[in-house]
Amino acid sequence: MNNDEDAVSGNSKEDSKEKKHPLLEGLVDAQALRTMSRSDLTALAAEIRDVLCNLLATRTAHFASNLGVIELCIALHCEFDFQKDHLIWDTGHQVYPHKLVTGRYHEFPSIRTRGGLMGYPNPSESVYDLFMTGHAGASISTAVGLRSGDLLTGHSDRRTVAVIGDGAFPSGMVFEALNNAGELEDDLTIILNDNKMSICPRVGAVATYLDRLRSNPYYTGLKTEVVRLLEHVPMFGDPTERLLAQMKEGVKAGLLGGMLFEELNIRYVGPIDGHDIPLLRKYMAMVREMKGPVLLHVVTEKGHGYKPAAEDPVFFHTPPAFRVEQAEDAATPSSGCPPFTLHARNAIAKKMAEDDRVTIITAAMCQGNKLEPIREQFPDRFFDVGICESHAVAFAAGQCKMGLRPIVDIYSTFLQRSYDQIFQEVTLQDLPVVFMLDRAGLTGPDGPTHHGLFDIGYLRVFPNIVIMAPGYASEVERMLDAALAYDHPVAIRYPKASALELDRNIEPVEIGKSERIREGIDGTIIAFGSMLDQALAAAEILDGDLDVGVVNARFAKPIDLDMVHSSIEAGKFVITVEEHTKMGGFGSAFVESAVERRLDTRQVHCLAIDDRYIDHGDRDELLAEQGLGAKQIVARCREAAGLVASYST
Ligand SMILES: Cc1ncc(C[n+]2csc(CCOP(=O)(O)OP(=O)(O)O)c2C)c(N)n1
Ligand SMILES: CC(=O)[C@@H](O)[C@H](O)COP(=O)(O)O
Ligand SMILES: [Mg+2]
Repeated sequence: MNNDEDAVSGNSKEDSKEKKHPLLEGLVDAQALRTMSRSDLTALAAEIRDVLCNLLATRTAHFASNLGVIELCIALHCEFDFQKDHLIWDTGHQVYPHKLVTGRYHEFPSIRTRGGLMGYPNPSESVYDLFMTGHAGASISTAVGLRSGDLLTGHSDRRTVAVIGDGAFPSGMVFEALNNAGELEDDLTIILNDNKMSICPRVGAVATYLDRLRSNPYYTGLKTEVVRLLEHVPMFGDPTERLLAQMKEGVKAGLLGGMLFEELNIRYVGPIDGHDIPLLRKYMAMVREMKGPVLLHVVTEKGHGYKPAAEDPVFFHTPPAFRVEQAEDAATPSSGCPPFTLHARNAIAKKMAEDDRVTIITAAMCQGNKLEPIREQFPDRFFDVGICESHAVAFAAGQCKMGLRPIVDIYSTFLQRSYDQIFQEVTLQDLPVVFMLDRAGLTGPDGPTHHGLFDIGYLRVFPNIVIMAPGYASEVERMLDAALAYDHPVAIRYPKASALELDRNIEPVEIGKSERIREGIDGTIIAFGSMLDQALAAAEILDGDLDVGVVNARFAKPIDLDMVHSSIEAGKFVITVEEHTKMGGFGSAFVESAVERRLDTRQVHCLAIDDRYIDHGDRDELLAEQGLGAKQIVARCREAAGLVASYST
């Protein structure tokens, strides 16, 4: 493939008269790939690249990872029949070519928009998608389970394939799965898609090991020799014999790597060029027939076929749409105010400069959390542990024991991977780990796997932890000050959104104390964190009609009991608002504490996210749909005040 911008077709007038993507347009499923000619498969790869580049003109989407797996995806669908066989793409962000060749070309322009295709595998879209995923590291476990299920239910003729990236590969779960697979010895194909990248350049000892495998002469200079050797090994002979022949020759020449896998009873084959369709097919046909678990190491280039993406795969992981290329970055919302993430990063940098006990830990989300300047400025206190959230939390606990003040900067949804470490290593020991919980709320186009809607609930149940949420920009730093001055675990949650700029006096944040922002005699809106802007906007809209007070709750745990008392005892309606699922959230904590103190909760209304998984879409759209936009809060206030008939639901 020509690694050049020219690889992406232009839009000439003559082209537009013809079908733009003739091969893709005709695909109802992936069956046709199995009989396509080599030249058609090459043309198909070019069509897929063109579709991906056109998509990027219109919206933010996962880009470089998808460009890098086009040939791999085509070869997989040529050599397996995934209407019958099982295919699991780890994480699932690189599934666009797979969607295109499995009959979703015509819907593809809707991807990542409300009601459109999901940006991840989705079983309700296609039989080719087995699990709805978005979190990294689970593919080999589910594949081992699928194979085991097939064997127990009489489907041993089915093949099972897991494709996993080198960034996801060091996850603890992967090694748990290999441990099990090596013992079970069931047939399983693991494709390791090694592009030397996570979102940022990958880190850790496994990455170094993969580097060693890639620099092996087997892959570099002498690869063709070995390929030639393989040509002489009959394709349909005994696979074990064939592998042994390959290994014998490899070992003789000192060429074979992968001993880590071999020692775990996983056959290792590769590394091979992941952009050469015929070569990929040849190896896939081989590993398909092998007995037991096999790992095929495939080397690809993230961003392949579009030069800017190949040169800067970090930016092109999820770049902003071309038409808004001037925007600061994908996480900067349209209001133009800087996002909470930026305020958090600046506050962290300040604390690290002031106090050399403060460390920062990320689980492969340096770019998303905007931590690059901190990585540069404090290399000794910056720890990217890879996609290993459980480890990140236990590691932080270890640092605490030695007198350090670690900050785990992590997306709310990914912290779910560390649940037991939060329990045992942090809260049970009552260690002062600070969790900066980014993306806590509706994250938008990533959808149900990425919305951070459960953290208050899953953290609140543990003794010792404090949970707070800033309602506006300047609170972020003050909350971090309070957290680091406190000798117990603390979580600070904030969404993927711009931070409201409020001109408030700079008083320190006191643990367990809320802040009244606006007085009002007809009722009170109590906003938790990010909902403060919607609450204030609602109060403004109601002005002249209803005089509504607004409280910035700040704490879900410990909740401000004086605030609970005073708001209820005012005898007017109280509406709690939060960007979190209703069950176990802030409103739930509010009502629990009111009931415990025998307060009358009949005029308390809790606005929160429904008890169901929320689809992908624009955040504002989703907030409105969930009754959390300013207009919907206004309607609930009118209804609570008896100005309009009550909602039927
Ligand atoms: C549990 C979990 N942690 C973090 C992430 C965020 N994340 C998504 S893709 C990615 C990088 C994955 O790298 P790799 O598997 O090598 O895929 P590539 O993008 O290189 O194709 C990360 C860190 C995630 N999806 N799930
Ligand atoms: C696949 C994945 O998990 C990440 O790429 C995620 O989509 C990043 O989300 P943000 O764009 O909010 O950083
Ligand atoms: Mg990778």
